[in-house]
Amino acid sequence: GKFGEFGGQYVPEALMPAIEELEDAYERYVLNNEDGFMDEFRTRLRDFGGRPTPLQRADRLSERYGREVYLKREDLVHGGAHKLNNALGQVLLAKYMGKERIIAETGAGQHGTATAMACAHLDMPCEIYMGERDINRQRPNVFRMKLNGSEVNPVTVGRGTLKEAISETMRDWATNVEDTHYVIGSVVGPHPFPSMVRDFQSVISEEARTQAQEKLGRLPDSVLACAGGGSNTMGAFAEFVSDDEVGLYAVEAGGSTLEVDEDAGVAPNSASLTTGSEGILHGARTTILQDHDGQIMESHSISSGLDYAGVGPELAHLVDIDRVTAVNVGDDDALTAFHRLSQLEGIIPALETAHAFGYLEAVAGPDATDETDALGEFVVVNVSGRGDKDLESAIEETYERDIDIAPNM
Ligand SMILES: C[C@@H](c1c[nH]c2ccccc12)[C@H](N)C(=O)O
Repeated sequence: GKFGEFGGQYVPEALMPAIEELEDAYERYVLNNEDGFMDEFRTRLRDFGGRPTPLQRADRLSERYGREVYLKREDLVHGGAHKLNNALGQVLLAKYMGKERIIAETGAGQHGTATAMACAHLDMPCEIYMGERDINRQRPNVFRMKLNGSEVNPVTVGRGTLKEAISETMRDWATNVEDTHYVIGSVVGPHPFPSMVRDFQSVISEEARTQAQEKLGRLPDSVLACAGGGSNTMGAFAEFVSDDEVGLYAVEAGGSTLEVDEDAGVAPNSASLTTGSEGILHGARTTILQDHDGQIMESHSISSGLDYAGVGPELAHLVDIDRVTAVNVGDDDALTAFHRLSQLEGIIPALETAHAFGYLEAVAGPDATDETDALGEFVVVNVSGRGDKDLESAIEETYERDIDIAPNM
């Protein structure tokens, strides 16, 4: 369960029985397809989730950037984001394990929503832990979770955000592991969570790799994906990691600035791969935004889905060995990219997703600021989610900042 010096199982003794039971189930059902688990997972991903998603040529972006730009449309997965790939896999696994109750954490509400949908689909009771502060700023997603029949447990400890929600959910899991499975929301946490979530999300790059060869007769020169916890990132990269000729770019949230004042306790970004340092978070050794006393700093991003002070240990490892290039895009450029994709391609991306398009513009756009144009002739961008959930906040932010917008807005 190690990725170089990253990963591992840094958990309290009380959690080890749950971890060991899950490790056994992961190996039997996910790695060895015992009882046809992976066959049922793929069938339900197709019939309920709507897979495979298209690898679509972005004609106007291809013209703008003078190269072949293709979009992997995870925004078309049921629920509007790649999140269902992982939630469906883990809830189905819980059924195969004989569990009767599902718990999960959420911050932005996307993972909570995907888990609630999967639980309704598979007839499993579900409780979502969500920070009080996040409940207040993500009301549509709270409504969706309840509509799908899930309970939402407010988390009031600490800052009442994602970090505390994860810790509270792990505490519940340690107490109720007999009948409960914890559906974690990204490639984070103690082994086997990062590997298992990556395996469920790897359907993204599995499809994209085949589709690239069908459409262009070759592998892409580069794959771009935004990176919060890293689940869509690892899903988009997994099947390309062994193809050395394919460049892999993880685009983090640069927030308002990359300058981190360690005494402030609050980082103005969520670029842990770029400005973080090695530490332990939520049971794994990875790179995190921490102050000089090792206290986890509060992160910031205009997009709540990228707003996390850590990152998956496998992604930290791939950056450490230079297999993945960690880059970042600030709030303003992400918001501009949100408008640009909407206007040029008729696709309103999630604010998280917009960060990947902000990087493409920075490197290949007319006023390219980033001179290292190593993206090559054939670029794939992972459209990790759609932007309906962000409309209100994105438009509000647009008017507050000096952002170029559509002529008719
Ligand atoms: C990205 C996703 C998420 C859910 N759980 C996470 C754990 C670690 C990092 C990210 C997440 C998001 N914040 C959400 O709440 O849905």
